[in-house]
Amino acid sequence: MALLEVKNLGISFGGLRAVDNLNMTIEEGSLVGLIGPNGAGKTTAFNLLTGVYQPTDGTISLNGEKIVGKKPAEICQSGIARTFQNIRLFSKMSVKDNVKVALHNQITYRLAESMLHLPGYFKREKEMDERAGDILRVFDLEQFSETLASNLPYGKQRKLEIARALATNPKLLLLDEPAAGMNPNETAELMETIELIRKQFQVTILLIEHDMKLVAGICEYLYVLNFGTELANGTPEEVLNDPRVITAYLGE
Ligand SMILES: Nc1ncnc2c1ncn2[C@@H]1O[C@H](COP(=O)(O)OP(=O)(O)OP(=O)(O)O)[C@@H](O)[C@H]1O
Repeated sequence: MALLEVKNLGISFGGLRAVDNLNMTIEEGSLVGLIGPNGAGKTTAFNLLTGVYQPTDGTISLNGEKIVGKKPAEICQSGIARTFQNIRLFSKMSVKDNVKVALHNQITYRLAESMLHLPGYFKREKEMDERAGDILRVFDLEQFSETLASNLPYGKQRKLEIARALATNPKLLLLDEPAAGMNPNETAELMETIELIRKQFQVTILLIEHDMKLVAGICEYLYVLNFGTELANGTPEEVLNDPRVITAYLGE
């Protein structure tokens, strides 16, 4: 069984068919790209997968469980985490606290325990501190633990966003244009980070990206959207040499 199965997925905004008849099968452990010209419906597809929008038609299954109709927080609990095209960090919180907020979502405190600061509370806080440290170490951000998120350089803020998404312990990680606004060095570093986290966290990754060097460099399989519909899918080599795909991009 595939980790994610999307069938005939569609959504209309008034008269606009932003996503139409999208089908995707994502195997566990894979690293897949979702590409296409501006306005093709990629971010809308992510919003459908994460419950931000409810589809007009179609089904989405995660590990065989239907997730259409669930709220974003429930879908996150089911195992899908995401990052956004525009960075959304808690800018006035430290790097470590940004990760701990996500970890808190995973742990249910007993109310009395946390309000009265009983021993169990401190034990769990300590565990979370350690876990946040572990995650930051993987991203080479540990030395910035106490830095305010807004004071991090741009490339590191992007990394922190991914770190925070991973702290929710997802099965599927959705990255919306992770290399946007990065310089070539930062992009190269990001590619290494993505490959590393896939191994270390055993997470399946679906990413939206316009940087074809990144897409061709790390994705194993690609889906191409154009005007909301699927234009092509296949290996990067197949897809990026497909005349229909080249024409769609040239038409931008
Ligand atoms: N909430 C909404 N209401 C109305 N139209 C919307 C809404 N969200 C997206 N759209 C429209 O749906 C289409 C697809 O947009 P979407 O942002 O998904 O494209 P995209 O492929 O992510 O583009 P880009 O690469 O530029 O980020 C666009 O025409 C957009 O204007």
